[in-house]
Amino acid sequence: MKIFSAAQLHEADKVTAEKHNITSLDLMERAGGQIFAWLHQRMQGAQVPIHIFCGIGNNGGDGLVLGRLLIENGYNVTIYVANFTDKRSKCFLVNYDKVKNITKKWPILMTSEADFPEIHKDDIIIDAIFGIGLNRAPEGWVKKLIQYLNKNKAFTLSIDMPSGMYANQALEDADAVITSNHTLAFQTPKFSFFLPETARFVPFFEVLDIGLDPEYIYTTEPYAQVISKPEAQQLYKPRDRFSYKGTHGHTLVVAGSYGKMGAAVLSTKASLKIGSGIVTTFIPKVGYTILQTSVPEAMVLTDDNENVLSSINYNFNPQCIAVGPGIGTSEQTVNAIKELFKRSKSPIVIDADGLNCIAEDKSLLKLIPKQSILTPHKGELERLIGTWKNDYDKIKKVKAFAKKYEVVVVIKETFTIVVFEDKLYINTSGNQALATAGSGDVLTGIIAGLVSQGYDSLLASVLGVYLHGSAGVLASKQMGYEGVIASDIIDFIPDSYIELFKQEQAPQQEKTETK
Ligand SMILES: NC(=O)C1=CN([C@@H]2O[C@H](COP(=O)(O)OP(=O)(O)OC[C@H]3O[C@@H](n4cnc5c(N)ncnc54)[C@H](O)[C@@H]3O)[C@@H](O)[C@H]2O)[C@@H](O)CC1
Ligand SMILES: [K+]
Repeated sequence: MKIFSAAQLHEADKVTAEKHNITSLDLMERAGGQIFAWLHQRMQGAQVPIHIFCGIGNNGGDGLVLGRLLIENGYNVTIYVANFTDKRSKCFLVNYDKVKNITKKWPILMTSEADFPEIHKDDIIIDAIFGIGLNRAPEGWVKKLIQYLNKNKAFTLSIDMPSGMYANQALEDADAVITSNHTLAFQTPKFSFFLPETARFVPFFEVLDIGLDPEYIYTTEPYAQVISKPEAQQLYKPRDRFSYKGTHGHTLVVAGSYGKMGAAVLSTKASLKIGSGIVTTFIPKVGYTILQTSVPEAMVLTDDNENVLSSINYNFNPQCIAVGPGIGTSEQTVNAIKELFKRSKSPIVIDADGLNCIAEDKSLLKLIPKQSILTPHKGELERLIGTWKNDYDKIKKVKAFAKKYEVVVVIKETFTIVVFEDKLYINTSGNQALATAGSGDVLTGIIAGLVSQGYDSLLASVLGVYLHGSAGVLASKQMGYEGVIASDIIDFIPDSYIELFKQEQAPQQEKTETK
């Protein structure tokens, strides 16, 4: 699914109105109507008090439409307007009047803290204060209102986005954002929903299609893309019936050191399980028996050094090389990696200590083969690109880095983001089961195994991250979050492929007994 920026959404709004001969007011009616339908389906007329807090822009206008529809359908609603300025939007004003015409009274105007109403924790709060039009951090009594609503503990439904957050800009004041329980976003999720500093304000969201111009949506280059099952499906390349192991590529895994041979085992197994036709693993001598017994399917080459990598020699052309898991950062290993970078013609998936070796000796950076893939977690990324001011600064720096060295960067987070040139792909598979030792080693093996099978570096990264996440989810369904270890993620790689094409089962109709 495409993610658009606030500016693109405003543009889409304009294009839709022009091309489809509908007004912004119609669009607002549609948007408010969709929120109403969502609530009505769940509440079925229940008389739970609903408090709608509207701003004075079009987000507030959506809140007014919702309020009017709820009142017309007999719900127990109070509408408040946070009247922080007189510059109300046109569509807001029209709907403001409509509320008056129906209820015969104006919504309650709030102009200071003294106007904050009492809210019971079992009530419902609708947050329609700010949407994509936020242009500065909320302050004064409006900030206090946001904090008051957050303290309240009542279920909070945000319209379009939690108020106080920007759609695609860094957060200015984390104490001035609605922590929503559920967000109903129009047409597209917002990029901030997926970033570490802001995702906590949006624990659950759904996207409502308000019918913005399909051509605009289809042809416009998005701000970012969300990868879930339908997108991942399209990336899959079917296997040829007449293929043989050579067709599926030869992966070289360069990994392990004394005490960390498990990392080499995990990456090796993962690249085999994801479908690499042949895997050779290059390790320090100490790991020979471990590798040969743990993964009989792999071939093993050993370094002259007993405990760490010192010189990586092989006499074949792998389609992809995975480097880093468990290798340490000793001087001889850094040098060995440098020579490997110089020699390799294939893309390299660089993870863990492979990245730390680069941080040790920055001259390695310009030797990284083009189209290589770097898979840092937060600490590793910081050692590579330095610190960042906020999530958006981080993305900007990673884009610059990816462009400069012509590589793909996989920023490992709750929502892992794959960065290539100016493109951003946000992964949505996965859960907390993946936060376990060796999980990254498995991902490295998966991505390398996909490159070996002919996926280009970007597709291998995007699909690999998706399948890795999906395998973790499937494992956790049987083992719980805590019970999943990295080997289990590997065991569920086959299921992650099968799951990719599994049709969702329609809920079974209850059978009525017939005599
Ligand atoms: N495609 C679209 O763009 C659609 C947009 N709709 C709604 O319209 C919203 C965007 O509406 P607007 O652009 O009017 O913007 P908002 O309703 O988000 O509010 C912006 C208003 O608040 C003011 N403001 C911004 N930051 C402030 C701050 N910190 N303190 C005080 N005042 C501040 C602005 O000057 C402006 O008047 C969307 O989020 C969505 O809810 C829907 O009605 C349907 C269609
Ligand atoms: K909102």
